[in-house]
Formats: sequence, C-alpha cells, structure tokens
Amino acid sequence: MSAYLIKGASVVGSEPTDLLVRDGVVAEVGRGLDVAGAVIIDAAGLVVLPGLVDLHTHLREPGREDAETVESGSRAAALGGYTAVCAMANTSPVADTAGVVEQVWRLGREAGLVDVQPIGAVTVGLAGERLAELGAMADSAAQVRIFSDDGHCVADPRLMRRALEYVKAFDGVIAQHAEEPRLTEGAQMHEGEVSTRLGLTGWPAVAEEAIIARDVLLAEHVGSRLHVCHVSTAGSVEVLRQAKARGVRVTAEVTPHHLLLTDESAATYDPVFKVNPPLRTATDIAALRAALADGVIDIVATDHAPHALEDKECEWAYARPGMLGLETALSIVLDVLGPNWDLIAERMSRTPARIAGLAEHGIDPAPGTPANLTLVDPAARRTVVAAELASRSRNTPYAGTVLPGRIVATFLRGEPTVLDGKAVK
Ligand SMILES: NC(=O)N[C@@H](CC(=O)O)C(=O)O
Ligand SMILES: [Zn+2]
Ligand SMILES: [Zn+2]
Repeated sequence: MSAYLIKGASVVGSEPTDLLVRDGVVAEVGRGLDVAGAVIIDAAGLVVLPGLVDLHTHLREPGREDAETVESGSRAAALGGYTAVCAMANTSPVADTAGVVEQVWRLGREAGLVDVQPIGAVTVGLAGERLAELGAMADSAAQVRIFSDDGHCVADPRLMRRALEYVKAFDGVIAQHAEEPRLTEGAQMHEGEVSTRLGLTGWPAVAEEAIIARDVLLAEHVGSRLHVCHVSTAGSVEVLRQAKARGVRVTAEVTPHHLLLTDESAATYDPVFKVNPPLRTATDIAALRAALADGVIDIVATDHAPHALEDKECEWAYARPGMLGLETALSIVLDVLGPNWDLIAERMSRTPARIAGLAEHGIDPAPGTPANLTLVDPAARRTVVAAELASRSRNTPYAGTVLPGRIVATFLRGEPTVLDGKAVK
C-alpha cells in the first residue's frame, strides 16, 4: 500500500492544507507536511470532498450486461467522484432474494472501484403482489437496508404499509418510485402545454404527488422510514415540506437532470430526454432547487439509468426511459448550486451515506477517518463526449455540452480509483 500526500487542497472549501493518506485512512492533515516515500499529488486549486454517495444507481447486472455491468458502472461512479453507490433491484433476475443481492455485492467487491450496496426489491419480481424476502436480504452478506421496486411504484397501499412495518425491525427504509399507475397509462412525457402541443400522452404531476401524499401518511401511521425517489414536481415539494414539519420520517432525493432540464427538450423527439418521472417545467425546477437548498429535499441521487443503443435509438414512444448520470452529476450540481462546497458535501455525500447506513462514507477528511475522498477541480471545464464515458451505454443528455468542474482523483479506503482524471483500473 502506498502513501499519498495531497498538497495544498481545500477541504470542503476551507483554507488550503496538506493531507496524508496512508493505510486506508487520512493519517495527517496540516500545512507543510513532508513525508518520505509518499506519492505527491499537487492539489493547488482543488477541493477535497468526502467521497460522493449515490443512493440510486442502475447497474444492469445481472441480465443486461450489454448496457452496464457492476464493473463498468463502478468505474463510471469512481470517475464521477463516487466512493459508494446503491444498486437498484430492477435487474434480471430481480434482486428479490438473498442470492441475487449477495451476487451483486460480491461483484462490487471484486471490481473494487466503489462500495456497491445492493438495494432489495420490495415485492417478488417487482410484480407488486407479494412481499419479497426482506428479512433474508437484510440478514445476507449484503446487509440490505434499502428496499425499492424502482421502475415500478408499490401502488397497493396495503402492501406498502406492510413493507414499511416490516423493515422497521432492522431500521430499513422503503424507497418509493412515486407514480400512480392508473394516472400514467400510456404516458410519454410531462402533462402540460408542451405535451398538448406535441400531441403526446401526458404523465401528470398529480400521479407523483398523490402517491407521496399517501405514503407520508402511511409512514406516519406506522412510524417507519420512507425515502422518495426522484422527486420532480413543485407540488411534491409542498407535500414533503408539510410532512417534514409534522415530523414524519421521510427523506427525498432529486436527480441532476430534474434540476436542469425541462419538458421542452421533448420537442426534439430525441429519446435521450425520455425519463421517468418525465422532465418537468421551469417552475418545477425552481421549486426543486429551492427545496434542495433549504433541506426539504435531502440529497441528490443520479438515477443513472444506462440503456443499450437499440433501446434508445428508436422512436420516442418505443424508447426506454432513463439517462446516464454518474459521470456528470457533480458538474451539474456545481452548475446549479455554485461552489457551495459544504452544501454539496451534505447533499451528495454525508446525508446519502447516513440514509443508506454506510458508516465508512460521508465523513469529512480529518485525522483517523476512512480515506474515501474525491478531489475536484472547480475551475476546469469539459465538453461531454458520449463515446468517452466509462459507462457501457451512451445515453447522456449532455453530449456536446460544456460543464464546469472535473474529478481529478478519487480514493477508496486510501487507494486511488481515479488519478489525473483517469480510472486507475
Ligand atoms: N428513471 C428511468 O427512467 N428509468 C429507470 C427506472 C426508474 O428509475 O424508474 C430504469 O431502470 O431505466
Ligand atoms: Zn424510478
Ligand atoms: Zn431508478
């Protein structure tokens, strides 16, 4: 194991200092450190953040290794500054048993680029009919604590209630994809002026808001933890604000794309902009940004959703929903929040680590803390080139766009996974 001496970096936006990374931890922090034999990293002008944590990643393995594998998705994550990702359960087979979550967990360990924490399905096969073996997944080597049918809504209120009650025993959380299915049948994009103009079937905001309203009431009733995936509307923010004011144990995430892109992009008919929930309006974006700043929305999660070419390069109506996120998330958030490093660390590292129960992550670098870190160059600008992404898929909505910020290095337990902006393995 080598030692690394990071020279002149700003720790979460504070005055520049040096950090010695050795034996998996941040061994020393202070100005003018000099350590014989350490690999020197010139970090003048760079910001050190606790390694980013993504609560919502689709890795596609097992089943769609052509779109992404645990390894390729882990590499994309490391390049995006992440040291831990939570892998969604909508694989094939579905991650609804101890066997599948252990397989994903093991593949993550073997890749060794980020900690891959599997999410377990709430219902068998994501079919919304019977509860999956939540206890067995929790007791497995993967120690699952987050359960989600993401891609589908747990629409049956009785099942949702039972799931919430069940996970209480091991302080688990149900992460809901809030979409009332009866209100989104045949939906192609956000229901509003643009959908009317384009003649596409709309996905109304109320389909999301109605489920969140129901679920915060259920979570309140049974005293359990609820997490709301990819919040996309101003109305959802208001429901969450009221629930939090009452003390309901609810947390919520927003994706980078819902903070930046609007339903107007559907007018291109380019399926790269097709996503669930759909891109909304400028009014929604303003409400989401305000909620992220004031804490009604707790975290940014990528909902990294790789899709193979044949599932995206087709007519809008036939294209799968979802877009890549891991390699561009920090840049989008930097663009949206500005160089507000403490807030960025809170929303992209500390709080997601706490929600997921990842004790080794989301910790600001200080002597003795696990060296899960990322080094960001805030002054850099880069043009996104889809073909250069580490993901196996190419469905980024930002191709050709110039974005601020660049990940220079990422460390997982003291070992670099990214150096000079390139993956180490
Ligand atoms: N976000 C998406 O549009 N798609 C996700 C599923 C999901 O997050 O609902 C996927 O798995 O492709
Ligand atoms: Zn979803
Ligand atoms: Zn998702």
